[in-house]
This record gives sequence, structure tokens and C-alpha cells, in this order.
Amino acid sequence: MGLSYENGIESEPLFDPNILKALDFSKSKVIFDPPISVIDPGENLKVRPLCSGDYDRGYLKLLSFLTKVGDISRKQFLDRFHAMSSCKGMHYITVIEDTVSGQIIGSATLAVEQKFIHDAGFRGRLEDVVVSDEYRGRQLGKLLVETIRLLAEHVGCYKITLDCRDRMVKFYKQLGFQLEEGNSNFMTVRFQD
Ligand SMILES: CC(=O)SCCNC(=O)CCNC(=O)[C@H](O)C(C)(C)COP(=O)(O)OP(=O)(O)OC[C@H]1O[C@@H](n2cnc3c(N)ncnc32)[C@H](O)[C@@H]1OP(=O)(O)O
Repeated sequence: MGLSYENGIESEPLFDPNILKALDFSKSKVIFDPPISVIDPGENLKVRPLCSGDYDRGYLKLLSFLTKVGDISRKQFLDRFHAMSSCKGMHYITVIEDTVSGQIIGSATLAVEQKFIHDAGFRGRLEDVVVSDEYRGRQLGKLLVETIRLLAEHVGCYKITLDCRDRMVKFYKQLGFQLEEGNSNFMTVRFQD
């Protein structure tokens, strides 16, 4: 997984792109109509790992559709990127690039937590699912979530969980996530807004 350059922008992937290509969408119970997948997400679109050059491809602006991002410098971005990439198998930020504009228009994250329980297993968390305004309604949110679900299974997680606003429950239910009876509370202590 070496460093490469695209249009002069350094482009190191956060994780091995072959892992995404290996995902078996034939196992998926989610229906895509028309059919799309990681290999073929639609015209001029590409699903791939986050790359170090994505600072210059609007990745942080995309995240601002999700929540407050702050004024992140290139150095801060690269320091965090390299901290994540050095923890192999823990951070799978998967993005969709519009190959014509060169902008990142969708993203979702699989964060893997190492446990002692479940035979020293791995728990997956689905985080930061977002599609840029003008690309919504094209099944890309669905594709990102299903990609992360298959990825979590592929890397050996015993389960994948998420937390979301009440109004998003319907979206995730149709993608196979369940509210477990007696076990659907999400609790928080906020140290910062
Ligand atoms: C774990 C977390 O990250 S929670 C945070 C979720 N992200 C956000 O709230 C950020 C702002 N929102 C977004 O970025 C987008 O609206 C997303 C990611 C939620 C959806 O992206 P899209 O690409 O528009 O979704 P997509 O086209 O795949 O929609 C799939 C289906 O979900 C439905 N859907 C889309 N958004 C929503 C929603 N907010 N609530 C309920 N259903 C929804 C669509 O109608 C569609 O239904 P259909 O298959 O019956 O036609």
C-alpha cells in the first residue's frame, strides 16, 4: 500500500483498497434498484478508502453536513490520518468520489474496537454516514451503510452497532439494523458541544 500521487496530490489510502473489492454483495439482503455496488456505484463515481489527499477534495466540507467540524489545518488532518493508518485494522473510512469534479461526495466509517469479551473479539461501530446534498436520493447512503456492514463481517466483527437521531431509525431499519428490546438506550456525557 504505497504512496501515490493523483494530479500532484499525495494519495495514500487509509486501508488496503482490495478489502473493498473483496466484499461479496451477492450476500447482501439489501435491494438496489437499479443495481449498484462498491465495484459499480454509478457513472463517474468511485468507492474507495479515504486518502491522505482528500483534504483537498472537500472531505471536511462533506463532514460539515453531519456535524460541527472546526477549522482543521492540513497538518492536523495529516497527523490524524497517519495516526489512524498506523492502527492497522481499526479505522475504515470509506468514501465516494465524483471522478469528474474530484470531490468526495459521500462517506461512512467502520470503527473497530478490540475486546476481551466474545473470545477476544472485535466490535464494529458504524459512524459518520453522510452524502452530499446534491447526490442524495441515488441509493448512495444505502450503498455506504451496506458496504460498512459487509466490511464489518469481512474483518470478523461479532456485531456492528450505531447511534442515530430518532428520525433516522427508519433509514437504518430498512438496512437490517434492529432496535433490540430492552437494549436500545444511547447515553451520553458531553464534555464539549
Ligand atoms: C450512524 C450515523 O452516522 S447517523 C447520521 C446520518 N447522517 C446524517 O444525518 C447526515 C445528513 N444526511 C445524509 O447525509 C443523507 O440524507 C443520508 C446519508 C442519511 C441518506 O443518504 P441518501 O444517499 O439520500 O440515501 P439513499 O438514497 O440511499 O436512501 C435510501 C432509502 O432511505 C430513505 N431515506 C433517506 N434519508 C432518509 C432519512 N433521513 N430518514 C428516513 N429515510 C431516509 C430513502 O427515501 C430511500 O428509501 P427507498 O429505498 O424506499 O427509496
